[in-house]
Amino acid sequence: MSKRIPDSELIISPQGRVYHLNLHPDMVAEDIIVVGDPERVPKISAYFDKVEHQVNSRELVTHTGTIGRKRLSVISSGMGTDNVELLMTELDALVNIDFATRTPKRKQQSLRIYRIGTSGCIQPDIPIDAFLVSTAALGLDTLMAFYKWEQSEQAESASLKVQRLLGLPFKPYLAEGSKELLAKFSEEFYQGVTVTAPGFYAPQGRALRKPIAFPTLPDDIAKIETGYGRFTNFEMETAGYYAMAKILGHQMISLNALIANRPNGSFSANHEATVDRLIRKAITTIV
Ligand SMILES: O=P(O)(O)O[C@H]1O[C@H](CO)[C@@H](O)[C@H]1O
Ligand SMILES: O=c1cc[nH]c(=O)[nH]1
Repeated sequence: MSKRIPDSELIISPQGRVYHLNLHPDMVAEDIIVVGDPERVPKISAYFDKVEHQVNSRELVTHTGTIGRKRLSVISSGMGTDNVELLMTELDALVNIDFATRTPKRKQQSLRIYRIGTSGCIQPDIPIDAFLVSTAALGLDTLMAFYKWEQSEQAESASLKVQRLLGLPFKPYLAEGSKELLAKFSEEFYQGVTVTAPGFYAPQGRALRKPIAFPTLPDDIAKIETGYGRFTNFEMETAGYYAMAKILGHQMISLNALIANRPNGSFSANHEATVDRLIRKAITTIV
């Protein structure tokens, strides 16, 4: 018998809901769309035939419902991999821990999780408003240093190469998306390795008023070859999702609407329309 997880480590409300998501195990589907922006959640559930549950908890907004016979949840994380860590851990707890005994279930469930998010492209030849599916992601944040997690030899050598060529004072991490889910998103999507940054400005090489440590970061990283394919875009969650999904045994894929092109200095004329197109494309593929 596994040890009971203490009340302080897995926090469950008297109503049987997990702490941050404020969800009960019955409230999540096996197919889950994750987004950064809480206001994107109702825009996605507007395409559902029926919405069963709507829960707001800080930036974590969840709508669960159905399209035809397919049950789907859409959940917002807010920005950054720190939010991704608690979202993925609590989602996993909802399906893989028995809340009554506070012990892991004998049979583990694997969720299918799809990120729909915006992103800035670092390759000049990829057009603005294009879609890109992340084959893998490089994390410039420290999240994975807190897990006992071994990268593959290839990922380790790619991380070390990026660290050396950019002169970073820390080693990034690299994790791949689900090959099974990637195969579903081949049409209409560019493919590339996504760079996940712990911020929108300096960590993505943007300088407004003050000098930054890596001002040529987008160009420098766009030129690095690691054997995983070229680095194509910056955003703030994918590497955390991919690494957490790998550790917890879930399938994960990240779909990006490329609303900025950094080398060209351009920004989408209608980013909301691009995101809506990506939502419709993703839903059609998932359902
Ligand atoms: O459009 P979302 O999903 O929020 O994703 C991207 O946009 C935010 C930054 O503007 C970050 O969260 C980044 O990952
Ligand atoms: O450039 C961009 C655009 C969207 N999201 C990001 O994190 N970076």
